[in-house]
Amino acid sequence: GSVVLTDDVVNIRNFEIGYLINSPHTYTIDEAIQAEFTPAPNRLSLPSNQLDIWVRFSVRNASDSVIACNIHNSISYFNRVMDFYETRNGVILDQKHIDLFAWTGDTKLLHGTDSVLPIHLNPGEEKTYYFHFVSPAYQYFEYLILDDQHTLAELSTKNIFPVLLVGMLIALACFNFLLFFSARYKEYLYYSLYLVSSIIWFVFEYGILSHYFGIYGMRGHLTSYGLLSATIFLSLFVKKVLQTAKFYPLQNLALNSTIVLLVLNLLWGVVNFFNALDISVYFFIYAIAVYFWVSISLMRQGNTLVKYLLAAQLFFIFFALFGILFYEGYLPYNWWTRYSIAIGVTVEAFILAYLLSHRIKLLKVDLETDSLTGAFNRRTLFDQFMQESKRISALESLVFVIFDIDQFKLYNDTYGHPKGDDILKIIIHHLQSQFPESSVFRLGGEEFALLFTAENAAAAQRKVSDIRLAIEHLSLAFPESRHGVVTASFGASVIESGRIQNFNELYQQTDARLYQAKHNGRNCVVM
Ligand SMILES: Nc1nc2c(ncn2[C@@H]2O[C@H](COP(=O)(O)OP(=O)(O)OP(=O)(O)O)[C@@H](O)[C@H]2O)c(=O)[nH]1
Repeated sequence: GSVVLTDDVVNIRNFEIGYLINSPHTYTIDEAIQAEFTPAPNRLSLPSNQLDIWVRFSVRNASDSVIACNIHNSISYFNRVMDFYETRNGVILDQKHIDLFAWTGDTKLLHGTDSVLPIHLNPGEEKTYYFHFVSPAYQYFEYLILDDQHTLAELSTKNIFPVLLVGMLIALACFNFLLFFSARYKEYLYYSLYLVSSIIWFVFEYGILSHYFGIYGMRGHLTSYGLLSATIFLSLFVKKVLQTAKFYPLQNLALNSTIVLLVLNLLWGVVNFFNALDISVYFFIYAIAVYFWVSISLMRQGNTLVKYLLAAQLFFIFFALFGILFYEGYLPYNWWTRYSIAIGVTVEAFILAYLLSHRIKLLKVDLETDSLTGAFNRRTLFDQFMQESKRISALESLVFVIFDIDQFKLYNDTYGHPKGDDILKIIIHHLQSQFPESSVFRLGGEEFALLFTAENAAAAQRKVSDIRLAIEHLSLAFPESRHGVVTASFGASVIESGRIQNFNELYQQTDARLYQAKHNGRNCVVM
């Protein structure tokens, strides 16, 4: 069948074509005119070993006036060479040739991503068009038949979706580069370079470079390196963010192996670019397998960050699978299949961005707590004191306590520093679990503070005594000390509601009471 034009408004987007694989036999145009073509829709993807093909379709003017319109090949920018033949009854009327790599021939037919071939049909006339094209990497194409007005609209609204994705990724890359610039955490740098690499691949793959910058041929295809470097930077990012070099030597080794293989693949690209691109698929699959294994093994070890990495990978694989099957010709050409890898990369990028922002939260916890005991650190004391003193009701008092482990120097000297560390951990964990309503702060060394509310001074007194006893009743053996077990001395102050004190004065007063408690013989409370 042929495409039938009945009107001078032409906007034909779905029709049947025929295609012919130009390998192993290379058809001349005369042979192609005689050959059998396989029917197919006007949008088609073919397996990646079918790079040299002929496409044919006929157009008939069924109206009674002359029709002028244009045949678009929308994915022209991706090709190496293209030939067009206009024929009528097996006779060649016109022919054009474009070599995109050498940049010779009728290059003026290229308008951004599309090649636009103007055609004229007299009333009742039928012409058959033959298109021969060779792609260096994948074979997918789309033909449209449009009048001038629709051609203009098609060319001016093209590529909006990939431009939108690229815009988002550029913003994300800039933001993360700024984070690196100010915080000097390398993971932000790797993440932004991973984004930049993905962007470099995007811009030619989805026609942006050709459409906006007139870039075709080898210069454009070189952007495929972006896919390789994106994976290298992703491995570096994963290494850094999970700190594998420090904590997980085996996983670190596996991630290093992906980097080495991809760098070798990149170098092979200098020798044989398109072959390097072909084999890179295997390295991507290997890298993805490594990310999976690293994610799952770290998750088993209780790493909380890694689930985001796993989610990012799962989303990426889901979308990339569509893309790969499309590029290999197993899935039809449609919006989803064409853009699925781009969507996959973007979704992955956003999940990784979430991972980074979630980690900021974890870093904040790190910043506020003492790593040995898990108590809040001194930095947070003033803020929490101000917060609590604003929060307490008229019926409550705020209690501020400083306590210090007794004769701790002797304990360290007798049992060693590591055993001393254990004592600090045991005491603080015990207090945190027995008195969850009070906040524990490590002021430094073996000196700690407590902040809690109490109904009145008497209740406060009872509670501080309970805490002192709780430590004593842990019965941590210390026969060299006065009480035979580890004990602590306490200085405490009660702030009645509405009588907010200067914090420094409060601190000094409480510290003096602690000193008094030490003086009174230790293992006691001075309020
Ligand atoms: N194991 C361990 N020891 C620490 C830590 N920080 C400080 N110390 C030790 O705590 C001891 C504090 O000693 P001092 O300030 O002389 O007081 P003390 O021996 O506890 O005597 P009193 O406070 O008078 O009961 C020193 O020996 C420090 O080395 C720590 O993080 N771990």
